[in-house]
Amino acid sequence: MSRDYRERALAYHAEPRPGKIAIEVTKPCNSQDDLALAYTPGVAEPVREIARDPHNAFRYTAKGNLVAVITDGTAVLGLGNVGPLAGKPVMEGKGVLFKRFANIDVFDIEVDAPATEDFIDTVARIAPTFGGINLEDIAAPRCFEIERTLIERLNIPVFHDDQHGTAIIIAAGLLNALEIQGKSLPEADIVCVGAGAAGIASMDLLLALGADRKRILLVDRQGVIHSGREDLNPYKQAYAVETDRRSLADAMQGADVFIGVSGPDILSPEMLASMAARPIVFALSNPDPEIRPEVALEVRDDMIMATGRSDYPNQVNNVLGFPFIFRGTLDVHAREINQQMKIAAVAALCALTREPVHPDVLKAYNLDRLEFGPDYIIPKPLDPRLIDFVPPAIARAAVDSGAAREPYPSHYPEPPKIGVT
Ligand SMILES: NC(=O)C1=CN([C@@H]2O[C@H](COP(=O)(O)OP(=O)(O)OC[C@H]3O[C@@H](n4cnc5c(N)ncnc54)[C@H](OP(=O)(O)O)[C@@H]3O)[C@@H](O)[C@H]2O)C=CC1
Ligand SMILES: CC(=O)C(=O)O
Ligand SMILES: [Mg+2]
Repeated sequence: MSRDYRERALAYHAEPRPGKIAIEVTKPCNSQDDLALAYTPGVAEPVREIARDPHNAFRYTAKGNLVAVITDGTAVLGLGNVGPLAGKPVMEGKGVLFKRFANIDVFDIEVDAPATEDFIDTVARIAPTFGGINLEDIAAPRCFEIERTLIERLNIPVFHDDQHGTAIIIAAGLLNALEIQGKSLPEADIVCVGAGAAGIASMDLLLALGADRKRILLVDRQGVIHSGREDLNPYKQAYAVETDRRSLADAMQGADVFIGVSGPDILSPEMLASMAARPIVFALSNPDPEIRPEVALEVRDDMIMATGRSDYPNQVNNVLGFPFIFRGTLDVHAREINQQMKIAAVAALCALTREPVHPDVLKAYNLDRLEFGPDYIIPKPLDPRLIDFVPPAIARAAVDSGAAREPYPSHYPEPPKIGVT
């Protein structure tokens, strides 16, 4: 990052007041009568109603539109275990995106709890405040146990964004990119570097969508995950294959797809050159991708490339998911975000990409034209139609799968009849 850019980023966060988000008051609070309603004695009435029936919290408090973005700071972007406090700018950033794109309020919560049980207990104890829990930047493998336990313990949706948000956007972008390259998911040879939260969940979702387990090579810091390794946790073990390939360079020979959810500058130009014709390269590590697009483009002119960043074409980033997924989930009081809802989000994103690009998007990205193709495999986060595509798809899938506690919202449009290609 250039010095100038670094200074701009720091000034953006520091001025005119520190941070990126604040709390607003939603009711009049100017007169003696207002105060009597907002506070004592008036506030006692909703207290009594909620004590009588907890569901009334959705009627009389902000719970139903309030999501906790919670981290332990162990895997903040690709910066690693920087600790909960240093993770706060990212968590505030997620809060900004929830609010800006889906009008969902967020408390960001940075928890200092090195022991997994302490972290789980902390989240479980504060859960009554919220309509949903978005876990963020928690390293594997503990993220898997944390999410599973909290889903079991809580009656509100718990969603680890780095797992499922990332998986949904990768799947949508990949299905579109494969179609453009004239390839198919079941026949694609896929190399995924990063066998953590994002890597494991993304491969799980691709398998559910038709990828062939035998054609997936998962790679971690020790190299290819193969059946001869004895250092694998159960999540990695599920992807251990019989192969004599050992290094990332071995794995990349002839691959159709590279998915990087690991760290910076891991993919060399030589490895990229060894991929099959018309490859797909998702270098998604943030802020620094596994290979920089300008380096990659010098090696291949037949590839489709995506990063996780806003400053290159094809931003494959979970920002396209979490605001809209939670919007649909909260609006039907879904108790979980299940597989049907995730696949519905994939289909909605695929469908929106094929619509003509919205003029607001062209303006925001300073473009004259853009269309479905190698430089446009996934909607832009600033597309105003995301809110009309993804939440209805989520809400419909929640109702149809039995996860919803409320009916499909009457103010929602019917979701377009779409399937995953
Ligand atoms: N674009 C997007 O929307 C998203 C991008 N990401 C990015 O994905 C990356 C991983 O995030 P997450 O899954 O949450 O983190 P985790 O800590 O859960 O997992 C990181 C994984 O990356 C592997 N890894 C790290 N460095 C290397 C390396 N040099 N060579 C091979 N493997 C390596 C680790 O290997 P090992 O198991 O051996 O330690 C581990 O399997 C981050 O850079 C993050 O920014 C994540 C979510 C969303
Ligand atoms: C985008 C995101 O969540 C990450 O890089 O961790
Ligand atoms: Mg993250």
